[in-house]
Amino acid sequence: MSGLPLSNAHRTNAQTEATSAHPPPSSPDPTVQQPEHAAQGGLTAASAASTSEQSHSLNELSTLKTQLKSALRQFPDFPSPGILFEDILPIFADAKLHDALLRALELHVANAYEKPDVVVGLEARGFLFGPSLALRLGCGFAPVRKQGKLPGECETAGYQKEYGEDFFQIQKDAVKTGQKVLIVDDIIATGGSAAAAGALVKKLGAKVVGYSFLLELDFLKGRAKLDAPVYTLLSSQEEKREG
Ligand SMILES: O=P(O)(O)OC[C@H]1O[C@H](OP(=O)(O)OP(=O)(O)O)[C@H](O)[C@@H]1O
Ligand SMILES: Nc1ncnc2[nH]cnc12
Repeated sequence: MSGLPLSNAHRTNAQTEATSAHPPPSSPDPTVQQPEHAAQGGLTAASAASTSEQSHSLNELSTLKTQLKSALRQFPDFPSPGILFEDILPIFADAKLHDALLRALELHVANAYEKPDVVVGLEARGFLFGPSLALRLGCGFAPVRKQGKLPGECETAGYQKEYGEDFFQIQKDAVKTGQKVLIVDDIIATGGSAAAAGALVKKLGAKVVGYSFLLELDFLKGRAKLDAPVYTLLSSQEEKREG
């Protein structure tokens, strides 16, 4: 499935301010670039077509988000007591949902960020869709892995996450000085993992143009640790109840 309006995509001067992904339901989603207002000086045929294309993208994005949200499963007290674990794997068990995830991320990236040169995905769940997203965006992919998994010279950063602490590594030649990098992962909780990945990318002289996540546990305020625009497809964590 495709049809992304790539001609509108990947402006070089996209928004650079951190975005709030959680508007009241009636507000436009501030994480998505809104179409310019038609009343401002009138529309040319080309810009009218582009505005209509963008509105279509926004509607499509909203439908995709609803489908994805309903697929998530929760496991209380995993991997440790007090943690409500969000299981994203059912999305990948269903080809339509898997495609919906990639499409939703692709639509957002195309509308909101500078076109990245490299997508950096975080081990392990960031590997489930990072490479496919990179392919759709026409850019490279590089992994950030847990310590001891990558050969050759690496940069290392320690971090804390919602249920423990760890070390991340990136190979020194994974991204080049001046390259634009989009960091992707399944979930942002405390933001520790994503912030460590951002620090590694910056150590290599590259620029983080944004962070994209499938789900944000917004009560943990992880995005406050990140200093580039943040986009999450889904947010919050209310426990799903049976019946
Ligand atoms: O925002 P934070 O508090 O840092 O938590 C988010 C991170 O925690 C999970 O990874 P985990 O280390 O459990 O690894 P996995 O993907 O290998 O399961 C998740 O995939 C994120 O990477
Ligand atoms: N509550 C949670 N569920 C799944 N993955 C996580 N990573 C950090 N917190 C998590």
